[in-house]
Amino acid sequence: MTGVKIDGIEVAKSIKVKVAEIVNDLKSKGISPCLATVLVGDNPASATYVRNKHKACEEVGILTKDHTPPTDITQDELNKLIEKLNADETVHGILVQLPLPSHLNEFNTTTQILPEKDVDGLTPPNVGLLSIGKAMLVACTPSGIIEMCKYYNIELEGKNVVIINRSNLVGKPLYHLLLQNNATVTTCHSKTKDLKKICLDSDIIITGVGNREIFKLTPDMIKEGAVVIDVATTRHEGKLAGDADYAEIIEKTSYASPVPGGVGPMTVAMLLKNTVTAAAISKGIDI
Ligand SMILES: Nc1nc2c(c(=O)[nH]1)N[C@@H](CN(C=O)c1ccc(C(=O)N[C@@H](CCC(=O)O)C(=O)O)cc1)CN2
Repeated sequence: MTGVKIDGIEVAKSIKVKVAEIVNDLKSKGISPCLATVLVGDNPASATYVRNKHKACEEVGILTKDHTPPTDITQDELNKLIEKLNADETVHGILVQLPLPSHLNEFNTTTQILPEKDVDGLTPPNVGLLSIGKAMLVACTPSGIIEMCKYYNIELEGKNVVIINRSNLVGKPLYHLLLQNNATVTTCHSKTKDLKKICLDSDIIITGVGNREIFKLTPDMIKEGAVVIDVATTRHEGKLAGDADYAEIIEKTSYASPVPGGVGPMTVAMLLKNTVTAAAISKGIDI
């Protein structure tokens, strides 16, 4: 069996078409959706990702405000910047690019964001709403994964799904989304025993370790015909890579997503969707 490529660029395009239509509708009602981004530090990957986000906003007509404060910004100064963006009625979504430099606290920072402008779905109110299936703003990567499964008609109901990640941005929100889609979900991490057996027992493997020094998803860990979604973004042999070598595993799978060209573009596309959702909520408009 040779699997079908889950083309994140193709799925992202389909989301962008819908978002552009919503932007035009909101503009006809006098609302110009606007995303404010905050990039602190000199992480080259973060700079690339924020650049991709701004480019995607431009493609669909979302306005952007780009804040790149000095790396040595204090926590208090950063919190004050977020307070200013919270109060700015022209700003509908606020995104603080992660990770932050080590002198800044990610929880203290992200919890400053107004929940209704929290386009990452990281604030406790939005995390709580997600856990009870009522969230309007959900973390971008997990919701992008669900969108990819829908696009390719990959059945989730009743399937054994393993998530190899437990971060606040990916693994934890993804658990809830999969549960709400009636999957049977196992979350694995660095302390998990017999990871290989859990993977071999899974119909869908969603892997997001991101460090080839400690983990690689190999064909011997994949049940024939399983689905593999590679969330990791790391570098291997000088190139952007995931947890698996796509060419090496595609033979074992029914569907597999590559890195690059898989989940990454979906993270960006779902940010656009969250931004127009936040803009609509700000004016009490259903979309
Ligand atoms: N505040 C946030 N910070 C971070 C998030 C997030 O959702 N919110 N997620 C991760 C990764 N990330 C978003 O910023 C991200 C990862 C990858 C891509 C992407 O477009 N990848 C492309 C290749 C990119 C390139 O090298 O040109 C691909 O995989 O095809 C976008 C966003 C980190 N922090």
